[in-house]
Order: sequence, then structure tokens, then C-alpha cells
Amino acid sequence: MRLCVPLVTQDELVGMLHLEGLAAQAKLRDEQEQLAVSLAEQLALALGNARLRESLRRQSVLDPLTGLFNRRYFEETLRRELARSRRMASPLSLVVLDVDHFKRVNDGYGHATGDAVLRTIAQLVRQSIRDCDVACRYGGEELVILMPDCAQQDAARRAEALRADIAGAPPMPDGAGPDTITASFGVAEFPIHGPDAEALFRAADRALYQAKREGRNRVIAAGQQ
Ligand SMILES: Nc1nc2c(ncn2[C@@H]2O[C@H](COP(=O)(O)OP(=O)(O)OP(=O)(O)O)[C@@H](O)[C@H]2O)c(=O)[nH]1
Repeated sequence: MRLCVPLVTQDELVGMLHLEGLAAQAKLRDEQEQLAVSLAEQLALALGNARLRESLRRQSVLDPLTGLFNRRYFEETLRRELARSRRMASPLSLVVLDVDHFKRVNDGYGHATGDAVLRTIAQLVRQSIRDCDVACRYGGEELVILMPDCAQQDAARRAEALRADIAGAPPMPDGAGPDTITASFGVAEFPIHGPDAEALFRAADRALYQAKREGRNRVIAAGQQ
């Protein structure tokens, strides 16, 4: 008869199983930690990509000098807003603003001062607009503001307030440069003054040039000509 001698005692077996359990738990913890690290890395990468995309998107629509929207964005927005205005039968006004005698600022104080003056004006524009308005640097010292759901009379009143702000504010934060700066404005409403983007812009531009002719530092509403 063969005797069956256990290789390990019951206590030893329980101990071994306990150790195995601990090792399995430690392995699971390691795997969970690795998973958490890998998820965190992927999240950071995704956030970095999202920030980069957002920064690139902003760069592609903003004017670097003034921080206002650029001309390309304005043209896209104007077309979109015209379509919305047609659909909703709501008024849409366009304000065109041109800094007066800006060449004298550059010639008298230098291009860097001219740039700083443009930034001051852009800041006043930003402070004066509603969230739904879109302000852009159209080119050089010409800015445009698109005012959805706003009839010409109201747009002209708001342009007049902005004109007074610009004429009353120090053009340079440190006082260097010209004592005052002014701007002229033209205001037109869709569809009364132009049935499409080009015609609306032409109407606002004509009003602006009338403001220049009549002595500058004033707001002219299309239709007043
Ligand atoms: N500093 C600076 N100057 C600019 C910029 N873009 C255009 N200009 C200048 O703006 C000036 C525009 O001059 P003009 O078109 O003669 O007009 P103005 O002197 O403002 O005269 P009016 O519009 O008739 O009142 C030119 O001297 C341009 O060089 C810019 O980004 N920075």
C-alpha cells in the first residue's frame, strides 16, 4: 500500500494562495496604473491638439495688428448674415469707418505710433459693439462693423457714439503721438441700400466718402446723400 504524503501542509497551501492573490492584485494595480497613465497621455495630446487647432483657427480669422476679424472672415460673415437677414426678414446694417488723416500720424510720429493708434481705435470698437456684431479690419486704416438685427437709424446712432468715443479718447496710452484722432463713418442697411454684399458695401462706402468730403469726423447714413 502506498502512503500518500502531502507535499505541502494545509497552512502552507493557504499561505501560497494568499501570496498568489496578493501578486494578482499587485499586477492588476500595475495594469490599472499603466492604463491611467496612457489615458492621461492621450487626453493631454488631444487637449494639446484642440488648443493648437483653436489657435490656428483664430490666427486664420484675426487681423494680427488689431485683433479684430480679418477681411476674409468679414466677407464670409457678410454673405452668411445677408442670407440670414433675407430668411428672417430682419434688418442688417453695415458701418464702414476710416481713420481721418492717418497718413499724417505715420508721417509725423512714425509707423509704430500709427500702429498703436490703430490698436487704440480697435479697442474702442470692441468696447462699443454688441456680442452679435462683427468688427473687422478691412484693410489699412479702414474698419467695418456688421450689425445684425439692427436698422440703419440705430446703427447710425451707435456709430455716432463710437465716433465721439474715438474723438474724445487719448489715441496713445502714454500720451506720445497726436493729441486727438478722428474717424469718418458711412452706414447702410440691407436690403434698402443694397440688395447684395457688393451693393451694400458700395452704399456704405459712398456715405463714408461723403463724410470725408464734408469735413471728416462725422457719420453719414446712406440715403442722406
Ligand atoms: N501705421 C500703419 N499705417 C498704415 C497701415 N495700413 C495703412 N497705413 C497708412 O494709412 C495711410 C492712409 O493714408 P490715406 O489713404 O492718404 O488716407 P488718410 O491720410 O487717412 O486721409 P483721409 O482718409 O482722406 O482722411 C497711409 O499712409 C498708409 O501707409 C498700417 O497697418 N499701419
